[in-house]
Order: sequence, then C-alpha cells, then structure tokens
Amino acid sequence: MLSPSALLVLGAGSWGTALALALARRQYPIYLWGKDPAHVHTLQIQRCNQRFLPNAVFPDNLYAITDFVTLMPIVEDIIIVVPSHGFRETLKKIKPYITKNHRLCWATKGLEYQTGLLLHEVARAELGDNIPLAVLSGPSFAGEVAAALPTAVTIAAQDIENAHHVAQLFHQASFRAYTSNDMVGVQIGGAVKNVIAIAAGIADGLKMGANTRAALITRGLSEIVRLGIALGGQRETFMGLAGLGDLVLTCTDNQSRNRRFGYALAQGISLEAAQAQVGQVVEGIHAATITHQLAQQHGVEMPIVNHVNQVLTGQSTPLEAAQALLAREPKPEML
Ligand SMILES: NC(=O)C1=CN([C@@H]2O[C@H](COP(=O)(O)OP(=O)(O)OC[C@H]3O[C@@H](n4cnc5c(N)ncnc54)[C@H](OP(=O)(O)O)[C@@H]3O)[C@@H](O)[C@H]2O)C=CC1
Ligand SMILES: O=C(CO)COP(=O)(O)O
Repeated sequence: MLSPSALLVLGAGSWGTALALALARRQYPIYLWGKDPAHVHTLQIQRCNQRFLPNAVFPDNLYAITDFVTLMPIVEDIIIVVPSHGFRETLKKIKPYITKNHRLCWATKGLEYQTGLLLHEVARAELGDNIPLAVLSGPSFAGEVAAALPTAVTIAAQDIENAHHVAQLFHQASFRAYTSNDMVGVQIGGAVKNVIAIAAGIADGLKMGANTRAALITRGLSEIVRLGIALGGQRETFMGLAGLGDLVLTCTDNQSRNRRFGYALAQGISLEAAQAQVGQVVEGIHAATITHQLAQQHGVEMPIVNHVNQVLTGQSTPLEAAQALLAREPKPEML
C-alpha cells in the first residue's frame, strides 16, 4: 500500500484529537479540523488539546486547521469524529468537495437522532454509493489512546478490502486494528453499549454492587445481540471488540462519560445537571430514545434500554427503573 500524502480528521474533541495523535505516530501529515475557530486557534498556539487531553503534546506532523476545503484535493482518506448529532451536518460540509478519489471513515458512536438511521445509511443518503465507507469502533478511551496505551479496535466496511486499507492506516503496536465486514453489527454495538453504560452507572450510583453490574452487562449484551441481529448484524460481531469489548469497558470504568452520567442521575440530580457535570458529549442519551423506538419497530425486547429511556424521559426515577427491572417475571436465560 502506498503511504497516503495526508489525512484529514474532522472533529477536534477528545476522540478526534486522540485518533489524530495515533495516526500522527505513523508519520503521515495529519490535519485536524475543528468547527470552532477559537478552539482550533488554542490548539495551534498550545500544541496540545488542553481542554480534552491536556497531557498529549502535538508532534510536528499534526496540524490543527479551521478550513479543510483547500486540503480536499490532496487528501484521500477522511475520518469523521464528530458527535452523532453533527454527523450529517459534517457530511453536508464535505459533500461539495468529495470526488471519486476520497474514502470516508468515521469513529462516531451513535445513530441519527431525528431518523433512527445508522450512520452508514446517513452517509449513503448524503454522498451516494460511490465513496468507500468504513467505521472504526471498539473499547478505546481517548485519554489512553492519546497516551499510546495498547488498544484494539474493529474497522468495518462492506468491502473487506476497504476495511483492510483503513486498518493499515491506523495499525501500530499500541493501536491494533482488526477488520470486519459487519458495519451494522459494529455500529449497533457502539451505539447501544452507551445506553447500557448509563444503566451500569445508575446501578453503581444506587450502590447495587458488583453482581448487579455483571448482570447488567450480560443481559445488556443480550439486548444488543437481539436488536443487532434484527437489523442485519452478525452474531459473532457482538462477542468481539465492538460488542462485548466496548460494553465491558464503558460499563466498568469511570473514564466513560455515559457511565458517569448514569452515576450522577442516581444521586437525584436533573438530566441537565448530570450532563453539565460530565461536560462532554453523552451519546447514550439520544441513543436510548432511538434504540427504544427501533426495538419497538422490530418487535425486540430490550427491558434495560426501555427503563433507561423511561428515566431519561422523566417517566421514572433511577430507583423506580431499577425496581421495575428487578420485578420482572423469571424466564429462561436466552440471548
Ligand atoms: N472520547 C472517547 O473516549 C471516545 C469517543 N467516541 C465517540 O466519538 C464521538 C465524538 O466524541 P468526543 O470527541 O469524545 O466528544 P467531546 O465531547 O470530547 O468533543 C466533542 C467535539 O465535537 C465538536 N462538535 C460538536 N458538534 C459538532 C458539529 N456539528 N460539527 C463538528 N464538531 C462538532 C465539539 O465542539 P464544540 O465544543 O465547539 O461544540 C467538540 O469539540 C462520539 O460519537 C463519541 O461517542 C468513541 C470512542 C472513544
Ligand atoms: O466509547 C467510548 C470508549 O470506547 C467512550 O465512552 P464514553 O462516551 O461513555 O466516554
């Protein structure tokens, strides 16, 4: 494979910055675009992302930029790392400059809030069928990736050759990239684990203990598998990095914003106050509503997601939701 001339990362939050740092270790010129010029200006001056990843100094081949348009003719690979609520808007920004030479990958974890579409469906709707698409997901906290701590992720693309191409871009000793052809499974794993992590945070906030957390992870995985298969995902994907791997990470470690958000809710504070306390994107909030709707549309039973959604829509308190889950009738243990 030829080395790319340059790579463009769109989204200068914690994850976009961490991925830009990981790619920069492969020695490519990396252009990191952020939508807020003041934030980008600070990155340029401080040569680090003080706001999100204060300890990671930018190497010389990482450039923070406010305008990506002039770069579009020289980059082939574009990596979108904005929150899911900004995904379509970002596609619309690049659309006028996209040519048949471009390839698109995203590391956003979520579904489109307004439509319930998976992000590859949004990308196809905006960019058509001719641009190779790939998604990067898996257990990967930004701070640890920025610090080059060993991490493994899945890169999924319908065309496995494209998945290999993107994996090669990222792959290094501290960032192992596995490939998959299951875009649906990888995206459902990444989106729905955030909802289960909110539940795990609530349970821990209510001091329910380690047994409860393990039960939530296991039964949460069953819910992810049921919905994922109903939407066309492959069962084995959910046992991998983008399924079980990310679910365990996010449900068990306080680096997770979703888990911390659930924990804060269990202290009795409002949704807005809990969000403000986390201070960064909490994808599980929107994902809870959409996942609940998708589950209903497809006749899939997802009690944990349902009860998280009830808490987030003010229909029950965290304690009432936990009690309602525990009061369910016994049943055979099935996926
Ligand atoms: N952080 C992590 O460890 C990981 C995150 N992810 C996923 O990566 C995605 C991005 O999250 P993350 O970087 O962590 O979020 P952060 O909260 O760290 O940062 C979000 C960034 O996105 C910017 N932003 C918001 N809306 C838009 C938009 N419409 N267009 C462009 N930029 C926008 C924000 O800018 P401003 O502040 O100016 O609004 C901010 O810089 C999420 O889907 C998340 O689930 C996946 C794996 C790991
Ligand atoms: O997706 C993540 C790690 O893989 C990050 O999770 P949070 O958004 O909950 O912090």
